[in-house]
Parts: sequence; C-alpha cells; structure tokens
Amino acid sequence: MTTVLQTESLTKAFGRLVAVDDVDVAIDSSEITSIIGPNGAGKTTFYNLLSGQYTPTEGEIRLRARDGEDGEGDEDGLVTITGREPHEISRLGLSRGYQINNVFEGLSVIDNVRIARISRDKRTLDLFSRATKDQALTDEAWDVIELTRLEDVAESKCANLSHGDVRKVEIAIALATDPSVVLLDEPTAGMNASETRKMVDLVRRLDRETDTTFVLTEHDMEVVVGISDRILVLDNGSLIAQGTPEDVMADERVKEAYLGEGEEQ
Ligand SMILES: Nc1ncnc2c1ncn2[C@@H]1O[C@H](COP(=O)(O)OP(=O)(O)OP(=O)(O)O)[C@@H](O)[C@H]1O
Repeated sequence: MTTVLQTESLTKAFGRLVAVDDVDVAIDSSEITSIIGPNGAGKTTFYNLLSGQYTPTEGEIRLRARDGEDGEGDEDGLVTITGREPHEISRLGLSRGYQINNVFEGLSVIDNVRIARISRDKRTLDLFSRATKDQALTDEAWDVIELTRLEDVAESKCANLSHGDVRKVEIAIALATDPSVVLLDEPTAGMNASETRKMVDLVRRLDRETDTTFVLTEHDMEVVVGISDRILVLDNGSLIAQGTPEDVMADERVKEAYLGEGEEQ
C-alpha cells in the first residue's frame, strides 16, 4: 500500500458547528476512492480543507508530492500541506477539478490545457527558446487531449461543448499539471445515462493509464459502486464507515445515515 493523501484528526468547526470532526483517512495510490454521505455530511468542507480553501481548526493533511516536488517530503515521502495556500498545494500535486469554473469558456480546449500546463511549469517567456518551448508545450497538451479522448473537440471553444465534454475538459486541465492526486466534485452531476457511463469508463481508464490517484465525491450510488475501489462515508462530519463498495453498502450505520436523510425529505 502506498499512501498518497492522509489526514490525521482533521477537524473544521464553523462556530459551534463541527463540519468535519476528527477524521483520519489514508488514501491509497492503487485505489479510486469515493467520499460519500448524506446532505450536509461535510464532504465539501473536507474537500475545501484538502485543497487549501479552508484552514483546519485542528489536525494535519499530508500529500505524496508529484515528481520533482518531493524534496520536502519526510521519511515516508509525504509532505505536510496543512495551512498552505491552494496554489501551493496544487503545485505540490493535489489538483481539484471544479465544476465548470476553472475552464476558460472563450478559449479552445487545447488552449485551456496549454494554460494549465504553463501554470505547472511556471514557464517564462524566454524569447530565445520560446519556439522550442511552444512546440514541447503543444505536444504535451496533445498527449493530455488524447488521454482524455478530446481530440474531436480540441480546437472547439469550450463555450460550445456539451456538458459531458466540459467535464472531460476539467479533468484534462487537472491532469495537465501532472498531479499525484485529482479531487473530482461529482463528476457525473447533470449528465444523462450515456454521458455518465462514459465518465465512469474515462475515470477508470485514467486511473489505470496514469500515475494519478482519483478521489471523488458523488451522489449517484450506482456511479459510486461502479467506479470505486474504496468508499469513505461521512455523516455529521465524522467518518462512520470505510471499505469496499460491498462492505459499505451492507454497513448498518451507513444505511441508517441515508435512511435519516430520506425521512427528512
Ligand atoms: N462556510 C460555512 N460556514 C458555516 N457553516 C458551513 C460552511 N460551510 C459548510 N457549513 C456547514 O457545515 C456542514 C457540512 O456542510 P458541507 O457543505 O461540507 O456538506 P456536504 O456533505 O458537502 O453537503 P451536500 O451534499 O449537501 O453538498 C453543514 O451543516 C453546512 O451548513
């Protein structure tokens, strides 16, 4: 087992409300992990802590940094990212695919991927080597476009894409930074059945073909069971269960947590 992301006693309180409560998790590089839980369970807050949008009230977050950024790692190769700025966490290798809002709609798909790649490399405009760099950049961006099967729409403006393709662009942008971990927020939200199936296949294939570890939040239980090797269940901010889809779906506390949600609606 190789841990890529780890939390210890991770806690976030908003006044008296404890949205994430003393959560210990270790995410393995060989597994697709989904974080699930009823409405208000703390999933978004947990993600915001991991990506640096929120500073924890207590606890630690550690990340296996991407290649070339691991100089600061401690003996198990993990870097403490607690309290660091989102851009710094992203540079270290944790990339978050946001719903739509990190895609520049007025630009083509390939330009979006090129920009993400530039931000990763902090390439400077060195006039003498610019042409060579531009070619390398374009080649690298194309690799990502091929990996995410976006060839047919590579030159299209993102504003003209289908919802399913925009979500693929988000993943391409995240992958362009060579991350060790990608956090996806409900990757199949708003998709029809066929788009959903394609997204599940895409994430599973990317998991096999890249060194990146995927972590998802997702409401659609069919997707969760179909895509995940491991599921973490939050309820009222606490981690109430974790395991394989079969184990988690059979867990009495998980059934109760979701039953409670159904009664409220
Ligand atoms: N910025 C904030 N200030 C105060 N309370 C917050 C804040 N963000 C979240 N909360 C509260 O923390 C709890 C967890 O919310 P969170 O959005 O993390 O849950 P969630 O599992 O993502 O829910 P959903 O599935 O409905 O999106 C909720 O009670 C919510 O009202």
